[in-house]
Amino acid sequence: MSEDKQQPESAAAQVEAARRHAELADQISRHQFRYYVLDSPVVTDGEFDVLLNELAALERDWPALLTSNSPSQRVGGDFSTEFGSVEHAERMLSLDNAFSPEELAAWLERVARDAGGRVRWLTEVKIDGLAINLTYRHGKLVRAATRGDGQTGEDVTLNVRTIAEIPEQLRDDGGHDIPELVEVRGEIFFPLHAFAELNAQLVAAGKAPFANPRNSAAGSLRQKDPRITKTRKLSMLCHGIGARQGFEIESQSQAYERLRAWGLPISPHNLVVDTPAEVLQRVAYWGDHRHDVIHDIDGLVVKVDEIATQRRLGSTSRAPRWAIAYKYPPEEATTTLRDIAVNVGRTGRVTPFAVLEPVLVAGSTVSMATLHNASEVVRKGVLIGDTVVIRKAGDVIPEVLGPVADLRDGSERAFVMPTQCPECGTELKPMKEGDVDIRCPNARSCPAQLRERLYHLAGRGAFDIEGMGYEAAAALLKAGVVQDESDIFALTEADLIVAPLFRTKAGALSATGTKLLKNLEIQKQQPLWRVIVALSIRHVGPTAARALAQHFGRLAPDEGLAQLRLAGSDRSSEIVNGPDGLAGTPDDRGIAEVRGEATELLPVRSASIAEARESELAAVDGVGPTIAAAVVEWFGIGWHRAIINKWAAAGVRMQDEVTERAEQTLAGLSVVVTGSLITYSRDEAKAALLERGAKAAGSVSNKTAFVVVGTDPGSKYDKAIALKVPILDDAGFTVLLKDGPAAALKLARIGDQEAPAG
Ligand SMILES: NC(=O)c1ccc[n+]([C@@H]2O[C@H](COP(=O)([O-])OP(=O)(O)OC[C@H]3O[C@@H](n4cnc5c(N)ncnc54)[C@H](O)[C@@H]3O)[C@@H](O)[C@H]2O)c1
Ligand SMILES: [Zn+2]
Repeated sequence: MSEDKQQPESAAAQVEAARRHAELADQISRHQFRYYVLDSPVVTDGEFDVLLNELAALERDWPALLTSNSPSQRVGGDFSTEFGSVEHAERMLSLDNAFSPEELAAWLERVARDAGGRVRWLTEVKIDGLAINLTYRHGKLVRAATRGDGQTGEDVTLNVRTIAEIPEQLRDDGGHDIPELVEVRGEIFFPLHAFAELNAQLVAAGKAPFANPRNSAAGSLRQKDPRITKTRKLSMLCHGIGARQGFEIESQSQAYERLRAWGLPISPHNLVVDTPAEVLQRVAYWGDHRHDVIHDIDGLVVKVDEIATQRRLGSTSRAPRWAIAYKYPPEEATTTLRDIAVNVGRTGRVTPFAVLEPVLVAGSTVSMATLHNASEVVRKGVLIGDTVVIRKAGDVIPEVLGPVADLRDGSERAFVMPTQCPECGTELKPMKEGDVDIRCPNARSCPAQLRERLYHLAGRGAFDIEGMGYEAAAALLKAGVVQDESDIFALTEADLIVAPLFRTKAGALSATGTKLLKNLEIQKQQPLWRVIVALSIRHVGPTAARALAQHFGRLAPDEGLAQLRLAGSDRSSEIVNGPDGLAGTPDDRGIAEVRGEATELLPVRSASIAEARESELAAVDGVGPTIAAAVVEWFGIGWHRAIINKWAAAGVRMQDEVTERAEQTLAGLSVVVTGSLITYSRDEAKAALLERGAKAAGSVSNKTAFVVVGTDPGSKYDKAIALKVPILDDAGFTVLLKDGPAAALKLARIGDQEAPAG
């Protein structure tokens, strides 16, 4: 091992190792005090673990440094004297760690060998909270204590009694199985959604927010006044058993089943697997899904499931030998918040973002993080100059979790949201009263917004125009050759040459410029939904754009939008008398009458999206009221309509091929298919309905127009009878598709009555 290092010539190295060891031990115990006693650490867990690992490495190299009171040999740290102290009936341990799959694989192999037989592995997510020991005597909760140093913890019984998930009395489900004594171990944690809420409340009350959910859980539990704990939304999950009398178990997973039956909370994510390969699969799975649960996960815990084997393997002074925590790479780091700047987005939304001292986290250097909006800055309680905890989770944009308030020196200052657009100087304001976001109202020509819109319009999800990225968009704006996006498809060689980016030294069109002109020409023919995406209508992404394109097939009437007066709510009345804007058909009324309901008149499809009424847009599957309102609002603005006219004049596609469109005979009808049909598969039936404008609904309500019933129908059939929804068989369905609702109605059976002969 380290024989050579202890030779006389390395005496200097030994002295240096001892000095560093003492320094680390001191730092570590100070961090432990802040973490365990004050619930207010100043470094992240990842940063703390680096110190602890360095200490352990020194002890490996210089075994003389390893003493029994080294932090590497102890559980946790000090505990406070604010609470009464409690001896645990059985010691509470920590866990050893593995930081790589190789390390874990080696551990699994060694333990299996030491266990001397086949081992079943219990895998559990590692809940990032604080350990708790619940003592139940004859089923009654008599004491709750923190882990403390493992032997002695703090008495937090009164506080724990305020946590709803923790039963005061174990449920005896009929048997005689409530033991005389059982120590139930688990983790108290703060659900993530409640963490954000709590911090906002603390800031509003003028108090320092918590840096992360784990600290908020510890801080909330360890309140002197249990009434405060009661207001915090703490939760708990069990992950172990301590001392017990009258409770015989063979495996830990089996013990969990018993605890669950008694009413104790058990994680739904525990799983017993048979092989090391499966354990590693679980590690990989939870690595990808660590943000899919309601609490923070900092690792995966692997345990030998069988109690007899656990006992045989025993434990060290600090941790059991039969369990290990696989730790995921830290996603948090602390750094300095240098400034808060604002960005103006495509829709004019002004969003503050954090300018950070660059820091390495989760494998990449982070120097900026989102802050969403001004009230978020206030809610998080961060000040410019603060040390902040940032998190970078997977591919998600880095975020600021909160400040390390204890490191403030008084020089920090609050962020003030600018009142004018940093790019065009226009006064910023909320779009509607009560909006949290403020915007630059200069939508048409604010350079920031226009640049973003051009970039979006040329993006993969829209026209997909190669050669028009940020740089090109900025160059066109700077050269003044586009006033807004309406000019894009009319750009000529003469226009492009004005911008240095598109000009050769000799003053001719550069290769970049040639390419851009060519791509603009080709991409005009993109399908309609892409054109719709390119318009930057609020809330309209690819899904809504496809739904709109599929339903209407056409963006605007052929004659253009110039004459069409489109203004807000007046619009629907105008459109009714528009090109083919009939408000309803006799057939539609027929159905309403037969069904004895005052159904509103069912609309017929308008000729184009621009002409559609808001209610008609909202009724399109995949659109809905918010998007419908945004579409109507968008078309209500003059320069928006000019974009469409100019694009159309430049040859941009305004309609999809219409040949394959079936007549919309079932527009707006909701039809449910249940059981198996003879003439159509389920998917074919659904497609046939959608093609004709109907909605293929999943459940029956009194809005359902027809229920089509095949063989072996389910409960939907009974519901249709109860609600007197017209029921069609195979033949009736064929008629519905071929001849429309009125004809089908004649064949329908309604309620208990027999189907009319026909
Ligand atoms: N930031 C700081 O200043 C600071 C200071 C001290 C400690 N810490 C952090 O605290 C942790 C060390 O504390 P530790 O000794 O509690 O070790 P640990 O958190 O690595 O592992 C042991 C604990 O995991 C918990 N746990 C969660 N889910 C579990 C499950 N399914 N099964 C079993 N146990 C489960 C238990 O409470 C157990 O006590 C490290 O993450 C360290 O970074 C941070
Ligand atoms: Zn602006």
